[in-house]
Amino acid sequence: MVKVGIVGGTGYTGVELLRLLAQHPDVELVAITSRKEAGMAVSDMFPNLRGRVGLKFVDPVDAPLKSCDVVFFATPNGIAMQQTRELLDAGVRVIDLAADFRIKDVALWEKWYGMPHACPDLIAEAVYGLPELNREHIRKARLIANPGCYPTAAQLGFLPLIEAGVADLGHLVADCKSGVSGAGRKAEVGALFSEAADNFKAYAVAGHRHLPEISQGLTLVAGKPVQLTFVPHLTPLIRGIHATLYVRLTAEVDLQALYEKRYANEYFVDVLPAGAHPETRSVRGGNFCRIAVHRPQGGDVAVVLSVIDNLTKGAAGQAVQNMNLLFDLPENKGLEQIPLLP
Ligand SMILES: NC(=O)C1=CN([C@@H]2O[C@H](COP(=O)(O)OP(=O)(O)OC[C@H]3O[C@@H](n4cnc5c(N)ncnc54)[C@H](OP(=O)(O)O)[C@@H]3O)[C@@H](O)[C@H]2O)C=CC1
Ligand SMILES: CC(=O)N[C@@H](CCC(=O)OP(=O)(O)O)C(=O)O
Repeated sequence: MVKVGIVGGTGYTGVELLRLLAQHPDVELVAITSRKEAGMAVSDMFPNLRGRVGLKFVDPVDAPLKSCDVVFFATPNGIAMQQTRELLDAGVRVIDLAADFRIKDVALWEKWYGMPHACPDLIAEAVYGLPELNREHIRKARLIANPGCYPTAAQLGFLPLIEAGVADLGHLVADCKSGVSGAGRKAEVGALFSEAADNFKAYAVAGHRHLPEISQGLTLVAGKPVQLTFVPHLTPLIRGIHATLYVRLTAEVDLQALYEKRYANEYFVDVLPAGAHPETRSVRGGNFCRIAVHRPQGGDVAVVLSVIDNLTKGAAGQAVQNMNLLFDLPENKGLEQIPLLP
């Protein structure tokens, strides 16, 4: 059994990790932390876990994290980097759902995240946990930087065209929409029902911290810099990301065949039939990315539609997928839930 600890068990990605790990046949949950709720039974806070998780929340200071095989950080940015070295030194593997280890350029990370990095040397060691791109490196890693939600949807959508060398790298556009759970469980005016319901808006058009993350991933694949315009939007959904990606083609290509071939052996990426329009509800609660490719009026612009559940493939599900790779388990173990529809 893989002994698992979770730091930050009361947030939305924390409870999603619990839902998935409680059903995982090879996992033993050892410690789940919360500073505010220490002492409370996990199933008192999350009744969906009654009968499945018998632990109480413990304060991170008291949690037996060093006796775990792997610790997930489902905490705000800047927390995992303070504790990772100690855990790695104790032989514990670390999967950070936040962004502490995602950006290789330390100065760039510090600029976007507005704080000094506590352990820049570990950024170099960390492996970016997008299995469809990086599987073999993930298997050998001690420290995984789990990708952001928008970056997962966007990169999986862009990858085939960039790998094939048929994208105009100077004009990539990612027009993305997220459900409100993407903002986390903390109290925030913008996430109130009366603010977010029956409303739709763009935000962070001038620059969002996922821009450097997506650009870094695509630049690595392309072997040269890319110019990306990324605009996130808040939609009145609870879960879900819908990324609409625009790519000017530089060569003739059969889009459908390209995407079907690229993802033929990827359990979690589903290329829909030609002409389809993926829906966020078709991935709700499942660790899947569903993609459809279009070429409106046969022109030279490819439109790629990519949907994920921000809490599952966009966070906790992908983190469990990475855990499976770290411990030589089948990649889809514990992750075969059929998405909830309607
Ligand atoms: N929501 C989403 O769709 C996605 C989120 N992420 C990332 O995952 C991380 C968690 O997100 P989410 O679950 O939404 O966040 P939440 O705000 O919902 O939860 C944060 C959790 O972290 C704990 N926490 C906060 N501060 C500390 C601290 N200093 N030390 C230890 N624990 C702390 C909180 O519990 P307590 O305060 O009681 O200790 C809580 O359990 C974030 O970095 C987020 O950016 C990534 C992809 C998608
Ligand atoms: C709707 C919403 O607010 N989404 C969040 C992004 C999700 C997230 O948690 O960001 P990381 O993946 O970097 O951890 C935002 O735009 O800040």
